[in-house]
Amino acid sequence: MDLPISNPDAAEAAGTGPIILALPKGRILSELGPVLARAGIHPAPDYTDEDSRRLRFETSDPSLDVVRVRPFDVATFVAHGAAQIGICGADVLMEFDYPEIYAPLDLGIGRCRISVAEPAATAGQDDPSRWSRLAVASKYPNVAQRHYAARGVQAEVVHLNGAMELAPSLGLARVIVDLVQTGSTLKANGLIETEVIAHVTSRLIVNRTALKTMPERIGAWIARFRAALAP
Ligand SMILES: Nc1ncnc2c1ncn2[C@@H]1O[C@H](COP(=O)(O)OP(=O)(O)OP(=O)(O)O)[C@@H](O)[C@H]1O
Ligand SMILES: O=P(O)(O)OC[C@H]1O[C@H](OP(=O)(O)OP(=O)(O)O)[C@H](O)[C@@H]1O
Repeated sequence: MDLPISNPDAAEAAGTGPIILALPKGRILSELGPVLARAGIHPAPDYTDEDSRRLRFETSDPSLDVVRVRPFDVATFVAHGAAQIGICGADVLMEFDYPEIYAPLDLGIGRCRISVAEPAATAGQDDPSRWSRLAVASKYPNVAQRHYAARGVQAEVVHLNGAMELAPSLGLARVIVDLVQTGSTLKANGLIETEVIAHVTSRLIVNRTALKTMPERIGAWIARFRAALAP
């Protein structure tokens, strides 16, 4: 179900209560610790404990709470104003393209790329511009579709949430669009990277309505993150 973007109840609650910072569980969270510390954000220690069933954590600052959600959901919480600020990969922003999200800062962590890969054994044997349709496995259906539409190819995207690398060998798709960092997952599965669609890093994101209604509070958090990145 699509909820209206920028829920006014959430925006109003945030006007008086703590600002909510949405953090992505998983690999970005583990790189984020030093950035948060430099920004003066000290959440309750169990916020990195993925075995903890808690999802919301107080910080040493009573005006800021942290929530820990799935990486794709960070953008959803912030777009709807349930969290006023958040941190997520540029890959997630490319996929959803929420107009309510403003991404003022590149945090320079979570560095990887979103790429096309195909079986090493057959790569380069076909001219992609001659394909009219192409089966693509991806966690990023919109990114994949846009990428191929710009080349005049209609992508039929098989939406997977992980293990994309299995798709070509099992006949689910001809190519995959997925994240690549070291390339070891592709290599271990007989694939090679054939095109880089975009370079990815993690971004600080902000709900635009929250920034308009609480410019000083939200602006102060953006400034603290900016200072945390200064050399
Ligand atoms: N191999 C990688 N190297 C560097 N950054 C990565 C890599 N894979 C993912 N990322 C970044 O980390 C973010 C979260 O990825 P992660 O793999 O932790 O989540 P996930 O397992 O895909 O999420 P979920 O639990 O919802 O399935 C991605 O959106 C991307 O920005
Ligand atoms: O180039 P590499 O360094 O091998 O990294 C790439 C892998 O990292 C991500 O998966 P992740 O480890 O997050 O697992 P997932 O399948 O659960 O998303 C991505 O989906 C690739 O599979």
